[in-house]
Amino acid sequence: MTGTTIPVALGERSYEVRVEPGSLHRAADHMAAWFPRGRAVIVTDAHVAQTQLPVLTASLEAAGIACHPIILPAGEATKSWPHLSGLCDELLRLEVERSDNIVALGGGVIGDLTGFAASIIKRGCHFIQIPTTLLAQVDSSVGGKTAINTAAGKNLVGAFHQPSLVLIDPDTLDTLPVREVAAGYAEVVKYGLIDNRAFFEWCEANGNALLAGDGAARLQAIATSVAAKAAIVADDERETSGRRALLNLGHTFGHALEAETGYSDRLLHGEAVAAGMALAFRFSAARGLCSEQDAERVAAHLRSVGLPDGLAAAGVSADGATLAAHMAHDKKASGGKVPFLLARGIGETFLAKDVNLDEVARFLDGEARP
Ligand SMILES: NC(=O)c1ccc[n+]([C@@H]2O[C@H](COP(=O)([O-])OP(=O)(O)OC[C@H]3O[C@@H](n4cnc5c(N)ncnc54)[C@H](O)[C@@H]3O)[C@@H](O)[C@H]2O)c1
Ligand SMILES: O=C(O)C(=O)C[C@@H](O)[C@H](O)[C@H](O)COP(=O)(O)O
Ligand SMILES: [Zn+2]
Repeated sequence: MTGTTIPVALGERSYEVRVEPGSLHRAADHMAAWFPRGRAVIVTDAHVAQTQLPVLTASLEAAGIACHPIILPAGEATKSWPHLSGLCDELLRLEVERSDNIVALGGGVIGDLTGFAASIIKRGCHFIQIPTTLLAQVDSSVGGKTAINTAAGKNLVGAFHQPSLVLIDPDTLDTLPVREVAAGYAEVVKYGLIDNRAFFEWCEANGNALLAGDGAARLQAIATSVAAKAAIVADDERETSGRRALLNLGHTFGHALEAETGYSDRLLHGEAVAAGMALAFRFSAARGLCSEQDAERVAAHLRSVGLPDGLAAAGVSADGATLAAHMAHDKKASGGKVPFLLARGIGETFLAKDVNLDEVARFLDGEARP
């Protein structure tokens, strides 16, 4: 496979996700039409500015498009009020107009922050996602969830705002540290666990090759993940029917772990999701919903690629009540109850509305600690 284009069908908000190795070098061919004013404002972070930004600006400038990079600090702490405010001021200083497309070049942090800024600048302008982490290529660049974290929790202030285009060059992953590749891989495994057992089996067979940089495995994982996400988003853009909530598998547990570790590089988002998915499967097994064998098979695969499979491996020692208190802020909560993504088996995830947080706290108290 050399490349593929996956449509996200959302009526007037429809767009394409183009997956093509080497495409960052040819960015102008894909994007020039989106910059009729002959200028591009590019938001990125300090790591990506060193590794990938020069490739993008070379292509755009050769096509006569002037580039204005805004370079933010790398890391989850950038998804915050102070950086949102600073970014908006800078976009206004650069006289971004409503019809402009701001470019988000980077991982999920840059994509989520830039997308949110685009949703509020002058009451909304456009943006293009050029994701450069595995996590962003398989998940965050698609679907239009944008947000920052707040003192109360993860992604609690944000907007649904779809990009105009997603341009994925898997070759950008060549410079990504292996820990970050593994963290993104957790969201790949997620698609198998949700509703595609055959894809989970593909992950078991190909996960290590993908992490070692195998191009064919990488392309296959990205194309399968994006197609799965595009179908869910097209069906339930704003997470109202319950279908999009499936993409939250492992996240209610995972976001609590991220809160406990201070949204820092102690535990990356994908690592928290891996631990959260293993917990969701063990909790499902403890409730008699899925077999112990399936729960252990999930944990074993995550361990085999170096991802955490629970509290101990995630380095979280907080008690169950403390973790459950973080979960109470979950955006899926309704009428004071938090629905949970549980599983009847691998590829059989569903949204359970009969879970109460005391039960989750007791389950977590029974889990091993560091
Ligand atoms: N909007 C969504 O649907 C969605 C989905 C999943 C995750 N997320 C969010 O995404 C965020 C995590 O994203 P992430 O894992 O991409 O983290 P990230 O954006 O922090 O990137 C990880 C690290 O890799 C560096 N980096 C990025 N691309 C690189 C490259 N090609 N070469 C070298 N270094 C590179 C970055 O500078 C950073 O240090 C979290 O905030 C999470 O909540 C959002
Ligand atoms: O796109 C979605 O929908 C997801 O849930 C994808 C998740 O991987 C992602 O981490 C998302 O940001 C979590 O959403 P949230 O609504 O729980 O903040
Ligand atoms: Zn996620």
